[in-house]
Amino acid sequence: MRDDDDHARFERPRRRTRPRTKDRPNYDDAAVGRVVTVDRGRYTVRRLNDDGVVTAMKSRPLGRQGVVVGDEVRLVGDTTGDEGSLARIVEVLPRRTVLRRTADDDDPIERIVVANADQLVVVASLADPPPRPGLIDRCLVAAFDAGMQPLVILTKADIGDPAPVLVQLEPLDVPVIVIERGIDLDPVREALAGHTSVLLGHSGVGKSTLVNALVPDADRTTSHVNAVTGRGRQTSTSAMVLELPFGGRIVDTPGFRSFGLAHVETGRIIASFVDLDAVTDECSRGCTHAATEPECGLDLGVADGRLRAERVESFRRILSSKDQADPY
Ligand SMILES: Nc1nc2c(ncn2[C@@H]2O[C@H](COP(=O)(O)OP(=O)(O)OP(=O)(O)O)[C@@H](O)[C@H]2O)c(=O)[nH]1
Ligand SMILES: [Zn+2]
Repeated sequence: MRDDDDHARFERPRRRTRPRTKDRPNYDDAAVGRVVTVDRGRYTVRRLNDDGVVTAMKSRPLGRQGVVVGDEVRLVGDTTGDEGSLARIVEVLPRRTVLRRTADDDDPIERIVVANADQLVVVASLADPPPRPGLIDRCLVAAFDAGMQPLVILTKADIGDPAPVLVQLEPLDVPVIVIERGIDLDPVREALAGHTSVLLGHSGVGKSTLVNALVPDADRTTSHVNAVTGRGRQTSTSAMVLELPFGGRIVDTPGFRSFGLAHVETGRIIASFVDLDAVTDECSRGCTHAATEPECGLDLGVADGRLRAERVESFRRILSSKDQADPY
């Protein structure tokens, strides 16, 4: 429900039950779809009721409101999806989650990359290229900040040893799946089924190999969508939603050149660590929970055995990763 609908209901005098059709059109009957990808002002939207694919543009009433991949939107106009048809997006439904990034850590402008995803999957390879622990940490911070469930997929186990990365991630209690090309991917399918998962990973880690194994017609979908939007086979720089044949969907992202975390708030990260959060009422006021804090509840928790030292250390490591410029 829209915020302003709520206000309208509270502020409107009781006797007036008539809908405010004069004030503004009512789009409640308009088709609802999910934004699959965006390319230079053209939105590819999949209708929720019948999976039909529609090309649309933003309508004027939306003003400067942004529309991002994963958004659920109301459509009017030509929603047939026929060749050459163009629908208009007239409303963005409330977002359940937003994944944000800033271009750099000191860039004040944050952008929303994807809306409505509930899981963030960090794809990292164990060799060729070697894993960059700081980068995994930073992706986890983005997940916790967004209130998304994290999952790490380590690829290329045939040429790299997962042990060091597993040791590093274990205290964080983040699920990890180790794979290699040709292996049974059922554990991955199980973790993804029913979720909307954003896949993050830099170039060369095997993300395309994984996506193609999970979505056998991923390449075809991508080129089909590009054909519908008239952009040919050119690779889109936008994220793209792919429906999974076993339920749920993944949002494949292009390799971002940077994934700045300037917008991240410590409070939102620690909220994902229920056990750590529980002891922070013992912190001094304004505590950042860093190792340098003189009176942090986390240290008290370790001292009296309520918390595992490794867990607090790992939490502090990911917390500080947001201030370490590890280019992504
Ligand atoms: N040894 C090994 N190589 C793999 C595995 N998975 C993928 N590769 C290779 O790693 C390289 C990169 O794989 P991609 O799937 O293209 O990786 P990507 O992350 O999509 O990279 P971009 O396409 O650059 O974004 C390719 O040469 C793959 O053949 C694996 O499990 N083991
Ligand atoms: Zn503290």
